[in-house]
Amino acid sequence: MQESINMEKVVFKTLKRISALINAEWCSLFMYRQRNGIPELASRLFNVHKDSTLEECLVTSDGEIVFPLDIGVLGHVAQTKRTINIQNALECQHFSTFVDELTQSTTKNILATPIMNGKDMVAVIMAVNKIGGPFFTSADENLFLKYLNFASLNLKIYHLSYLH
Ligand SMILES: Nc1nc2c(ncn2[C@@H]2O[C@@H]3COP(=O)(O)O[C@H]3[C@H]2O)c(=O)[nH]1
Repeated sequence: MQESINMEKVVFKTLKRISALINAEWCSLFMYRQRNGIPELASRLFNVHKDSTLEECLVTSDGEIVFPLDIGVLGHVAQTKRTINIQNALECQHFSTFVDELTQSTTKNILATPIMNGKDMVAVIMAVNKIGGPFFTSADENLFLKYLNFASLNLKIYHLSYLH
C-alpha cells in the first residue's frame, strides 16, 4: 500500500512537470494488469496538468476506466510496446472515442509510451492534446521520454513489489 502511494506521488509529480514542459492539456497513467488471465489497462492517474493536485487526479478503484488491449491507442501501445506520436487522433485507426464520450472531452493528439520492466508490461503513460500547437513535436517526444525515466524507475520498483 505504502509503495503504491509513493509510486503515484512520484509519477504524478513527473507528469505535472511533463505537462508544463511539453504543453500538454492532460497526462495520464494506466496500469497494466491481468484479471482472470485477461490483460487490461486501468486508469490510475487521469487529467494531470501543471496546476492539478494528486487528489484530483488519483483514480479510485470504483472510478477506474478499464481498457482491454485490443481497444484504443492505449491498447495498441501495450501490444506493440512502442512509443507513438499521433498527430491527428481522428485519423488514427486505433483511436477510441470511448473516453471522450465518457468525459465529454475532445482528444486531438496523443503522445504515448509503454513502461516496461524487462519484457514485462507495467503501464502506459499518455500526454493528450498539445496546447498552442497542432501536435506534439519530436522535441516534445524527447522531453517526454527523458522525464519519464524518473517515473519509470519508480514504476518498476512498484511492479516488483506487486509481483512478490
Ligand atoms: N480527458 C482525458 N482523456 C484521456 C486522458 N488520458 C487518456 N485519455 C483518453 O483515453 C483514451 C483511451 O483510448 P485511446 O488511447 O484511443 O485515446 C485516449 C484518450 O482519448 C486524460 O488524462 N484526460
